[in-house]
Amino acid sequence: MEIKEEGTSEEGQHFLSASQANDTDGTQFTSIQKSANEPQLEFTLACKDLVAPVRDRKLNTLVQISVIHPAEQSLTRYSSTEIVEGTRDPLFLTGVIFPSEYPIYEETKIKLTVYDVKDKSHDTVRTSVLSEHNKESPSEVGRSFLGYASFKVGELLKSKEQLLSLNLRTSDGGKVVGTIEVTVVKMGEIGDGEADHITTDVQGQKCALVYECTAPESVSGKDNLSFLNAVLKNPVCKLYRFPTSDNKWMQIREQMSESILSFHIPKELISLHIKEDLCRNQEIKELGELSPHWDNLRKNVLTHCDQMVNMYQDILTELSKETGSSFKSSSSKGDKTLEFVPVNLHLQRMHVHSPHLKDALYDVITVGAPAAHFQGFKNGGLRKLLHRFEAERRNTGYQFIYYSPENTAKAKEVLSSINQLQPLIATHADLLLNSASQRSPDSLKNSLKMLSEKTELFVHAFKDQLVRSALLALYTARPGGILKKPPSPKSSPEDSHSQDQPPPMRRQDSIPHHSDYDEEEWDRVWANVGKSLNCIIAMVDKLIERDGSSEGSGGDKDGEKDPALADSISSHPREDWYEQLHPLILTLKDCMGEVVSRAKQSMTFVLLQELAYSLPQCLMLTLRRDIVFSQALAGLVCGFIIKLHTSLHDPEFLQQLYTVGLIVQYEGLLSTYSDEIGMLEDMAVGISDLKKVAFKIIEAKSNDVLPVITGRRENYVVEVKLPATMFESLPLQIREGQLVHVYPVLFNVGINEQQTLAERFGDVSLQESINQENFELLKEYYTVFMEKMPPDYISQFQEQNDLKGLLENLHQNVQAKKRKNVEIMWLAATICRKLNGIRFTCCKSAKDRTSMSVTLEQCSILRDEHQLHKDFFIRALDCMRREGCRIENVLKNIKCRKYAFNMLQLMAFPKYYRPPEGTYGKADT
Ligand SMILES: O=P(O)(O)O[C@H]1[C@H](O)[C@@H](O)[C@H](OP(=O)(O)O)[C@@H](OP(=O)(O)O)[C@H]1O
Repeated sequence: MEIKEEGTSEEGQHFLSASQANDTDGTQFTSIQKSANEPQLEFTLACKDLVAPVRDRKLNTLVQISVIHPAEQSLTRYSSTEIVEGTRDPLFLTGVIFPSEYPIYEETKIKLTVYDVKDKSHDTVRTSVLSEHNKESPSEVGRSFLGYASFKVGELLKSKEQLLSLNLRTSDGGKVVGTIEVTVVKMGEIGDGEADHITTDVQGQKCALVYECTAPESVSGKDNLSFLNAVLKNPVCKLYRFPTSDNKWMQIREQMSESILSFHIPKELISLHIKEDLCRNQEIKELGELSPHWDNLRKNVLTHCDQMVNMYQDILTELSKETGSSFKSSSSKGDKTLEFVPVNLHLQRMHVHSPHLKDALYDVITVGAPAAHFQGFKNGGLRKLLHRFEAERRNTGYQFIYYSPENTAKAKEVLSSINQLQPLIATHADLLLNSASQRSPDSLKNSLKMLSEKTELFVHAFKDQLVRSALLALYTARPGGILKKPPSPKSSPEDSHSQDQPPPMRRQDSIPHHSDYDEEEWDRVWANVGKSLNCIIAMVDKLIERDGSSEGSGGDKDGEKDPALADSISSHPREDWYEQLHPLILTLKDCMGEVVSRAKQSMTFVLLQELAYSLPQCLMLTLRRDIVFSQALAGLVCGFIIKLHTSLHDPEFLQQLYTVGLIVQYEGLLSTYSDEIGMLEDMAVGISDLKKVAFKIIEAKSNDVLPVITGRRENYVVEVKLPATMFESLPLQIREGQLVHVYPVLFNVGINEQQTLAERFGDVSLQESINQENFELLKEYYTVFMEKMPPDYISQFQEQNDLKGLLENLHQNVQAKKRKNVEIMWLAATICRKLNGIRFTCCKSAKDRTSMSVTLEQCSILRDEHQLHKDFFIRALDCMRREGCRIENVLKNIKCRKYAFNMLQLMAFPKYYRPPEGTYGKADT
C-alpha cells in the first residue's frame, strides 16, 4: 500500500471542497459535517495493557494516525500523538481533529498504529513527503511497531457513547498486543453536570481525571466566524486535553491560519504609493518657472522619482500575479518581488474549554519582524538610517533649505488637506446653491453649516508658519526672486534650537534682499477665504430673515396670505436666492483656488528640498520605510479584523474602540547582534509608523469583504467592512464613521546565542531604549484608558485586574539590567490581554523562536487562567511543540519538521524556550 504524508502545507492543508470531496469518482459518500465552521470530528486516544516485545521493557509509546480515503486505497499519514513514557497504559494528551474543510466521511477508514519509541532524537524528525523507494522512512528510525487497529468513522460516530475499544494486532493480524480506546470529543456539547470519569495512571501517579464540560458557550459567534474565514486560509488544527489542578479535563483546540491579507494589503498600499507619488511628481512639474539652478534640481528629482514609480509599478505587477496567495515562507524573506509581503504571517489561536469556566479564545498574530531583507542590514536598519540621514541633512551646508521631518510631514499633511477639502467645499457650495434654488430655508441652513465647517478646516490647515516661509523660499527660487535673509521654517522645536547655530543655508546668505516680495500678500489671500465665507453667511441670514418675516407677517391667522405681501414676495422671484448667492459662491471658490495654488506650490517646494538633498539615498530610504510599513500594516489589519470579529458581542470592547482605541503589543525576540540589529531597527520604525493608521468600520455592500486603504504616507485610513447585520449592532459613533485609532508598542528581548554575544561583547542599548520608550507609550495608553472608559467599568476592571501593579512590575523589569529578561515579555503580553489589545509575536522568521514563545505563552495562560495541573505544564508544552500547529509551521516554511536550533544554541536559551528532544536539529533554512 502506498503511504503518503499529510499535514504539510503542500498537501494536507489544501483540503478538497465539500462538493469536490462528496463526489469523488462519481461515488457518493456520507457527509458528517455538523456545522460549517466546527471541526467535523475530534477524538482522543488511550491504550491499555500493551505488550512489550521484550519482557520488562518499559514502553515509550506514540500513536500514528493515518487515513484511508474511501475513493482511494492509499494510506495518508495524518498526525501523531505525543510520546508517553514508561507505561503500558498510555493516555495521550494530543488528540485528533479533522477540521471543517477536511474531506472525511462515514466511510473514511482511520488506521491507528502504535509504536514503541527507543530513540526520541529520531522521532518527529520527519521529512514532509516520503520517497517512494524509501519504505523505512526517517520516522521509523528509532521506533518499533507494536500493533495497529483500524475503524470506519461511521462506526465510531454510531457507537454507544461514541467510544470504540479496539484490539491492537500485530502486522500479520494475528496476535492481540493490547487495546486502544477512541473517544469522540464534543467540545462544548456536554451539558452542565454530565461527567465522564476516567481513571488513569499518568507517569506513575494515580489520578482520577474527570471529563466534564460546562454548557456550550459560543466564544465568538458562528456568523462572525464565517465572515472571518473569508480572510483566513488553510487552517491547521490540533486538539489536546490536559488535566486541571482538580483532576478534571480541559480541552484545547489550537488553530493556525494564514491570511490573504498578507498579499492584499501590500497590493493596496503599493497602489496608493504609486498614486501619491504620481500626484507629487505632477505637482513638482507644475511648480512653475524656477531659476536655472532649481530647475536643474527639479529635473534631476523628477528623473529619479519617475524611476521609483516605475519600480513600484513593476513590484505591483509581480505581486498581482500572485492571485490567491496567502503565505510567504521564511525562505522567501529575501525575494525582491515579495519585499512588501510579511514573512510567515499567521493567526495562532487557542480555544480553551475548561470546567466551570466560560470558553475562552487567545489570539496571537505571529509574523516575521517587519524588515527590508532584500536591501540588507549592512548599514543598519531604519531607526539608525533615518537618524543619520536627518543629522547629515541638518548639518550639511549646501544650497538646500533644511526642513525638519516634522516640517516635511506637515507639508504632506497640508497637501493632503488641500486635496481632500477643496473638492468637498466645492460640493457643499454647490449643494448650498441647490438649496437656494429650491428656496428651502432648512436645507439652506444645513448646507451652510456643512460649508462653514469644511471651510473653517480649510482655513485652519494653512494657519502655519511653514506655508508662509515656504512661499518666501519659493519666491527666491523663481527667476529673479532673491532675498537677503534665507527663509527659515520656525515651527519645529528642533529648528528653534538650531537657530542658535550658524544657519546652514550658505548659498542664500549672499543673496541680496528682493524688495518686491510682499510678505503680507499671503495673509490677504488666505484671509479672503474667511471673508467670502462670512459674506455667504450674512447673505443666507438675510435671505432667511426676509423669507421668515415675509411669511410671518404675510399670513393671517388662518394661514391665508395678505394680498399686498403676496405681491411683494412675487416681486422676489424663486431664483432670487440662487442669484443672490451665486456670485458669492464664485468668489469663495476663486479665493480658495488662489490659496490652493499658492499653498500647493509652496508645500511642493518643501518636498522638493527633501528629495533634492541626497538623491537617490532619500528615495531608497522611503522605499525601505514603505516596505517595512507594508509588512507591519498587513499584520495589523489582520489582527484588527480578527479582534473585531471575535469581540463584536462585547459592548465594552466596542466602546473602547471609539473612545480610547486599541493597544497593539508586539513581542520581539530579535537579538541585538549582527544583522538582527538592523532588523530590530527596521521593526521599531515600522511598528511606530502604525500610529499613522486609523480604522473605519463600514457596512459591506457586496461580497467583497476585503479592507480598503485610503490616504497617503502620513495618514492612512483602513476601511474594514462588516455585513449589514453585524454593522447594525455597532454603537452609533462607529456606524457614523468615527475613526478607531491604534497604539502600537514594542518590547524586545533577545533570547538566543547571538544575544549572549551581544550581552557579553556587544551592546544591548538598542533593546533597552526601545523597551523604555515603549513602556512610556504603554503607560500613556493606560492613562487614557482609565480616563475615558466609563467609571462603572473602570471600578470593576480595577477590581479584577491589578494593571497598576503589572505596569509597575514591567517598569522595574525594563529598568533592571538583567540578561534575557523574558519576564518583560510575559508582563507586556499580560497587560495587553487585560487591556483587550491585539497581540503579536515576532522573530526573524516567526518560525522557531516565535514557536517557542507562543507555545510557552499558551501553556502559561492555561496554568494561570485555566488551572492546568502543575505537573503537566512541561508535558503540555512539549505536546504543543512536538505535535502542535507550530511544528506544522516549520514544516510549511522549510519542508522539514525540525526547529532550526542546535544543542549549543539551545543552551543559550532561557529554560522554557527549549523544545523537546527530537524536534530540533540542523535544518536547511
Ligand atoms: O541558521 P541557523 O544557524 O540554523 O539559525 C537559525 C536560528 O536558530 C533560528 O532561530 C532562526 O529562525 P527564527 O527567526 O524563526 O527563530 C533561523 O532563521 P531562518 O529560518 O530565517 O534561517 C536561523 O537563523
